[in-house]
Amino acid sequence: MKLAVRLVDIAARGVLLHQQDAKTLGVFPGDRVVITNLSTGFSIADYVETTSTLIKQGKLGIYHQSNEQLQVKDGESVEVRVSDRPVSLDYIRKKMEGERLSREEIKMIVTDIVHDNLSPSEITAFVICSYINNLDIDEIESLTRSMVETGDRLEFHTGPIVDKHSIGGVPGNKITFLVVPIIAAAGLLIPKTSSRAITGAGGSADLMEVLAPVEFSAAEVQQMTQKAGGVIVWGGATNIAPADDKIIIQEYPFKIDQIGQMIASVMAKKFAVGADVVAIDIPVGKNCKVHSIPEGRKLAQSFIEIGDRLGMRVECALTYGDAPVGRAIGPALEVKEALAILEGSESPNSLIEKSTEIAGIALELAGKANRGEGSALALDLLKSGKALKKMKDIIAIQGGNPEITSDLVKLGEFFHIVKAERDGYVVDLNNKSLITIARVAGAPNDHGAGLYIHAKPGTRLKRGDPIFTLYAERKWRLEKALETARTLRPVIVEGMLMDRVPNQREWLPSKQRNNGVE
Ligand SMILES: O=P(O)(O)OC[C@H]1O[C@H](OP(=O)(O)O)[C@H](O)[C@@H]1O
Ligand SMILES: O=c1cc[nH]c(=O)[nH]1
Repeated sequence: MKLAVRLVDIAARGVLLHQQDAKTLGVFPGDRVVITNLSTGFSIADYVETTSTLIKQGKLGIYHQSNEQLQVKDGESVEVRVSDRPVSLDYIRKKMEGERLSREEIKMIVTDIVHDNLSPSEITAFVICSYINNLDIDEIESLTRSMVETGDRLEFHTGPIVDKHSIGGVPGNKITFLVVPIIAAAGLLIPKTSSRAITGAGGSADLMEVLAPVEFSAAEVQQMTQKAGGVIVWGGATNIAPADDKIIIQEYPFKIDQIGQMIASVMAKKFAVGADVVAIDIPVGKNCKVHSIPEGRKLAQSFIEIGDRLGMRVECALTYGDAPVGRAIGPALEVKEALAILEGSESPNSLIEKSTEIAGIALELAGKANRGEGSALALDLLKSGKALKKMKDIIAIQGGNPEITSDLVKLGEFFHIVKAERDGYVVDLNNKSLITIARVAGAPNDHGAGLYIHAKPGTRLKRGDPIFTLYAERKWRLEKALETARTLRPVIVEGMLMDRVPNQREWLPSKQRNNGVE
């Protein structure tokens, strides 16, 4: 069937058919058609949406990303025919039924994800069935290798190449902003690619965007790393393991991070940048992705096993995850806190200690320090100001302003201080609730949104003392986040009296109730 093109300015893939034309072709929403540019002979396959109002009969709406490949003009004629459905849908279905997938089947799914042959809902189906039925270690290896093989790779001619990664899940985990410059200050190369937030209120890529651009090609990442010693870039823009971000986007709304996919996501990024040694941070806590030490050890063994199979030396650290790392949650707040430490601030200690421990493991793996001496070297590189200098080099090479200081980082202009309603101690912080509140306030997309915790567990508070300050870039978001905070009550302050249950019933003195008879 020949149809006239109408370009539709929607930044996605897909085509829009009038319902009558869809009926004539015999396709339903979600089916695929092959569209051929009659001038060039070039064809693409795309999935169909139908309408009875937006497109007239005889026309074909083509979305922006599809036309980036097809290159047709408004009004031009194209040939449209029914296409076969991708065979990878059968493999996704196989996983839904709890079966194991082979290397070839996983490669086909990943290839179709990378080439946009699967719709977002089909990728979601793959994520969810892997979440429910799990991936075994061979499937994880296949997924990791397929993610690497379908993208670009870096090849350094010096070594060792060092990398670190956190599995995330704990709010305020801005350690990348200390670990990367510390490693680079030790004279090592660390081409760090990060994802955006998955379950949290700010991934490292979101945070780095406060300081500098994060979208680069693989070749640029390699050149910048060679010059500055390190980078902190968004993996989703590099074509390094390009399937990764397409999968992560489908996880974000559900706040899930399927374990097998997570291992593949992390290890594919490490393998593709040519890492020789890798330190992995596994936060453990009741509201984290990993809830117990035994569970953390099991996950660590899987990371180590995949590292062995791919030729990378991996060590994992199980880290305290019951409370946020440091006090700041949300991109600008976290960057401000990390920069202050690079500039010489001695608090918050949780952030300094965690960062130097993880950097220490990497320095030991890379042979820069003896076993057990890495964290002291890392602390030295931090205190000497060498890590700050490296961070400035990294900001500059990525096109940011290296003169930025922690004082100059701009926070959301609307803020509200949440205060203690009673005297007592902070006995608990709920990580998940803190993340939800920061997201409602606008994080991670509004960089200035988030929250700053004044009182961490164990702090004694008097009525009226600040517990946390909530920041937003838009007033309505601040109000919505406050409402959420009132419902979720993310910080529990208790004294000896844990609660008082009021008697709501109407009260009369006993004399009146009994008609004057006592
Ligand atoms: O907490 P959530 O959002 O689930 O985890 C996502 C974050 O964790 C990792 O951190 P890094 O790259 O090691 O700094 C990811 O790359 C991402 O930035
Ligand atoms: O990079 C990351 C980090 C955590 N989980 C993932 O899936 N990828």
